[in-house]
Amino acid sequence: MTRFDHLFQHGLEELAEQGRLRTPRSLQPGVDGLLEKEDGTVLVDFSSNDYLGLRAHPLLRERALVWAERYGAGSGASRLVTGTAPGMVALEARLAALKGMEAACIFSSGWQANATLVPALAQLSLAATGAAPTLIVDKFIHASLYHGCAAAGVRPVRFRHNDMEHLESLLQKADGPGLKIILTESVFSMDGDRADMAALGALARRYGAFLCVDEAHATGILGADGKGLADGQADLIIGTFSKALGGMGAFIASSSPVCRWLVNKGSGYIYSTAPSPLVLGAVDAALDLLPDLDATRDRVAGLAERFRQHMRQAGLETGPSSTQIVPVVVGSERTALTLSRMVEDAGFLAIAIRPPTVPPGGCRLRVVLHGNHTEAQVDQLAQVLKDAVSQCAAMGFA
Ligand SMILES: Cc1ncc(COP(=O)(O)O)c(C=O)c1O
Repeated sequence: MTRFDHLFQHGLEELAEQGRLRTPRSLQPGVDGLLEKEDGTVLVDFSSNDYLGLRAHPLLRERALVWAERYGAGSGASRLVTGTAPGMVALEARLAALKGMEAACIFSSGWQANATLVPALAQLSLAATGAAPTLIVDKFIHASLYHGCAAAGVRPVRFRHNDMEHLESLLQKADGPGLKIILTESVFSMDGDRADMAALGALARRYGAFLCVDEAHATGILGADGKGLADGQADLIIGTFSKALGGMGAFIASSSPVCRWLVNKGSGYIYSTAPSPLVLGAVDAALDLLPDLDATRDRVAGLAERFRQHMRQAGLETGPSSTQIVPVVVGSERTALTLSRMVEDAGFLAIAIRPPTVPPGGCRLRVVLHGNHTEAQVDQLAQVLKDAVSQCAAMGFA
């Protein structure tokens, strides 16, 4: 107990009143992507980002143990002290090759990579031009990139989501001496839609802007061999191990000078212990598997389209989704939470996503398709959801 608990209690009560209180709960991962609740009930996971079902793959588990045997369970220090094992250097070269870049640096999480990247780029702008950069960002970029902007002390200029005309008009107006930097994603995590990479690349080249693309939700699952969508267009790519690659951590791939700058100026690289060899071993195994997973990637795409069709036929809103992430947008917190609970009662985990993760009024069930789902499971979820929506409508929910 602290002397300040009443203040925290009050804040929590306010969140609960708004339907925005969040509480982690224990779920035991089982076979084929199933999850077991504490009461023993089993749920089909339609929420995690384990798109290829790799997190429990035997090869990843085995390689994790091999790397732990070889390098230890922890890294012992920051990369620049004693945290850079030979396997990690080789892994960085493999990641750079995956993204068609010269070099890569590994971070402990995607959040950390993004929060580190933006201040490091801002320092480069200051060093090179004497002025802060103009950060031009898609309105829907991940919270960690916004955090990076705040840590850099630069207020970003936002373009309307995926609106290339708006981006161009902002690039035209950006006439300060600092670097122009575009921050966006190739696949957006809450809508499952894609950016127009060719258009972004062309604009970045035309206006001399440095294009950074977060490929957290494309790496491993989209593009040839799972290399993502930013191929050849971006100056810098962020990829995560935490989604399709079944592990945790992240990397930034770019040219050698850019990566060397991050090694020297990236706060989350310099002042944080290097990621665990265990996890990096698993990632190394995932990279071995990626080229042979075309059939799984096609299956996931097919299942996602099947689910979207079900939703469209029922008149439900899936927005611009064209990937393995399919939002079912329902509006209010109350509706999203009720639907999620009803779906869970029928054996499916489809978590309600609420503000601030999505804009007010845009609450949704974020349905995520995986390689280990069956068509029957997708059809069942769709039916359960349609029935639940009808029941909510009958109860007069907005
Ligand atoms: C687009 C995007 N970037 C970065 C991250 C953060 O990655 P991590 O979970 O590895 O911290 C996420 C995670 O949800 C994300 O959706």
